[in-house]
Amino acid sequence: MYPKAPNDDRESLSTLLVVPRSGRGVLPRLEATQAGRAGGVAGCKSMWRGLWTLAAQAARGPRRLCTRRSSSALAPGSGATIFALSSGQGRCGVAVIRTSGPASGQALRILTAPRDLPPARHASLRLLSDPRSGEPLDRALVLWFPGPKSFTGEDCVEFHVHGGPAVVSGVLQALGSVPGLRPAEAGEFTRRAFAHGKLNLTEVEGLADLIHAETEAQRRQALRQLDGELGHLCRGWAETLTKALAHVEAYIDFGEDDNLEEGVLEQADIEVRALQVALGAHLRDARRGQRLRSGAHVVVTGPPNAGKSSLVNLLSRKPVSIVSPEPGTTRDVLETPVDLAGFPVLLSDTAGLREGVGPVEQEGVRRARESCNFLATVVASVGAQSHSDSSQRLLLVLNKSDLLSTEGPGPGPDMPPHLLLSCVTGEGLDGLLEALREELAAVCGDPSTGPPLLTRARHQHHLQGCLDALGHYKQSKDLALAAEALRVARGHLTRLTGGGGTEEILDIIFRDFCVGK
Ligand SMILES: Nc1nc2c(ncn2[C@@H]2O[C@H](COP(=O)(O)OP(=O)(O)OP(=O)(O)O)[C@@H](O)[C@H]2O)c(=O)[nH]1
Repeated sequence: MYPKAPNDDRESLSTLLVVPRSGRGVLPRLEATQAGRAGGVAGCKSMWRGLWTLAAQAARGPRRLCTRRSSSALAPGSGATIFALSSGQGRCGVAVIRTSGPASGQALRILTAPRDLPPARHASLRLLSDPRSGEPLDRALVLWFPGPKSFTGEDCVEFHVHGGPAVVSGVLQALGSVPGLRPAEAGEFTRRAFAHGKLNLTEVEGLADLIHAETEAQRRQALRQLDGELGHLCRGWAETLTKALAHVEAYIDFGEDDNLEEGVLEQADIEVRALQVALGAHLRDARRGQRLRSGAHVVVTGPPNAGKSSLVNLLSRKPVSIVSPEPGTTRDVLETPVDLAGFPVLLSDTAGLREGVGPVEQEGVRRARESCNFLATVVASVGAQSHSDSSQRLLLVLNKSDLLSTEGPGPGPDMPPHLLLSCVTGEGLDGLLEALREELAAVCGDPSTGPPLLTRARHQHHLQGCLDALGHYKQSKDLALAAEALRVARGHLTRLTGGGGTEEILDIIFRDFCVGK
């Protein structure tokens, strides 16, 4: 599994092994039939086209409209107007305090009395005072966002105040004294935005990821999801399914009628087949999006004294591990989170892989090997079918290249592909970083290009559910069962973007947010 250590005649090079690891149908059959019969045109082509359009419109649903999804999508006590500090805690130049809800305008008037509401979406300089004592609190910029054209879809106000703790707490207390206002709970602003149709669920997840993004690649991926790429894709697929369902429903209702357009079932089959291919391609992304969210794992392993700890310190730009000329210094797996070329990485230093040592070091070596085995398994799942060496993402690094000229010859021709490095002079570090970047991009995916990645197990679950249902559709001999399979498939896509029946997961998702977002 591991490349051999250099031969004796090339002893001056140390060997390091760097391992990156890494609802029911919208087209109501009964209504369709009734609509046709009521018009007295059952089976005619024009009526069929009308139904088809109806179904497509119904499936498309409202987009970016201030449409309440369901009361349970909102947190308890959601009728209240909420307020919170939306910028970070602590002393800062400017702090942003937000309100959302029907009493927002009233709160703004009370704190800036006796002024009227400022023009919508324009920054205005106002003196804020405590309504109870009339004491001035700050001279602040205020922004008035009447709903539905606001982040939450409700009336909102933003107070851009000076970021001193006394100012912030004074304004928060003043808002708390306004009737109908209460402090917001974690994620409540975003939850209201979701409930009012301002964001779909994948966009909410993208927003949460953006707030938590620590590296460039994570930020890019989150921004794409917040921009709605995945949601858009799912809506397109759901529309395809609605069309296919409309074809099958029409055949069930009017199949005996000579006037029905020919080949409707064949058309549905073609659409389903194309969708199966598209879904399959997305599901084969080897969880790259999820790995980018949670971070890849890079393990540095190799013989004792090779310079593993030196490399870990170099990559993490801090003294994580003890470096010493004595072999066997590192006796356990030491882990540190780092940003490697824009990718979030958990970097592990391991005990040197040597035999015939004491029990403590042996345990360290055992853990190092265990890490590597685990990595190999993860990496093997990235498109590779076997666990052979060639399927593993390994970078062979020969360290101490600065000693080459003085202490020995360079690597021989039988040495596998490798990189030369000197942790002392830094020579070869750029090449290693570039190689790591390529390996990590292969493991985590490149968020700047290609189709949007699936960033959560939930996405994977629903796409797989959709694909399974399409498989049932293909196998169904009975048309009614085939139609039901299409509805199930579409239900998965709907739930992925936050439609029907997702209330149970809302709490989990919104828990990721901080108060004020
Ligand atoms: N000349 C030279 N010495 C190096 C280089 N990298 C590390 N060393 C030295 O090699 C010795 C071992 O370095 P470590 O980083 O502790 O090696 P390790 O692989 O973590 O060692 P173990 O913990 O024993 O497994 C130290 O004296 C380092 O200063 C290098 O690139 N060039």
